[in-house]
Amino acid sequence: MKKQFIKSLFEYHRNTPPMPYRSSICELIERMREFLFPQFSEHCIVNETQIAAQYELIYSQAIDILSGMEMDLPKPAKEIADELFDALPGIHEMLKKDAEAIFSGDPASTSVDQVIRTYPGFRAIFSHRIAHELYRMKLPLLPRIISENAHSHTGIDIHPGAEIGEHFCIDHGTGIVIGETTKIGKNVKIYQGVTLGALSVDKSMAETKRHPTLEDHVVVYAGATILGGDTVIGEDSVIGGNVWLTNSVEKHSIVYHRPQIVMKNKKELMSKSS
Ligand SMILES: CC(=O)OC[C@H](N)C(=O)O
Repeated sequence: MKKQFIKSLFEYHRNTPPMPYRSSICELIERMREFLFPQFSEHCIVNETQIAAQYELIYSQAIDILSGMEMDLPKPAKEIADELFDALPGIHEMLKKDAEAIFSGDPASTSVDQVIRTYPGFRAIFSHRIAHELYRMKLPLLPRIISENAHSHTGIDIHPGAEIGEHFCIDHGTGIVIGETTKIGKNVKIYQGVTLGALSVDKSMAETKRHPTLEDHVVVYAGATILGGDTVIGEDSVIGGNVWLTNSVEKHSIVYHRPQIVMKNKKELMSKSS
């Protein structure tokens, strides 16, 4: 029995490529975070030469990792690293705006610095903006490793394919799911437990837009579920907590869910039922 298991497991190992640099990928993302946001770093940088040295270090680490995954890459590792690093200034600007959006969107936050250092929403959007760049270059594995690593730390599941505009605010965040073909405009705010999902999960839908579009200035409150690739939430709309929505709404709409029944005189009701 044991011998047979070892034999079949060996066959499985032999036919399955390992995942090189799995832990180094997560380390690289941490390094990028420290590099772009000193709020995460344990070390103080005192001059530009040190920044330049860090850049080179992270860049060569990225090339090492990408080269180790060569069989899965759509183009040479160096080209991918160059494209990613060329995009870094833009990503950095976007992320500073995201941190600003979280700060101005949450009365409980005390500073942008606090948001960057502590908010899970910021951590999730940080990983997403890097992962999305790699997704656009059609890397099959790396973006997903990055996004699932952020998911495991934050409880926020953003597929690397989702297109998210600037000034994106996630407050709390636990349980958020944002599907692959979601499109989110600028200045959008979403709370914990929101699902931007697909109406049909048939495998044949893989190349189709399956997830909704949220236009600029939309707010989606906790627990709302918005489904479907043709579902468009018009700009400046508010989707209330626990709403279940599978159709589009016009701009400036408010959609709310009000199933609660309030029964007064609890004592009287309980005495009747006993
Ligand atoms: C978020 C969501 O609806 O996911 C369902 C499925 N993974 C898909 O991408 O269609």
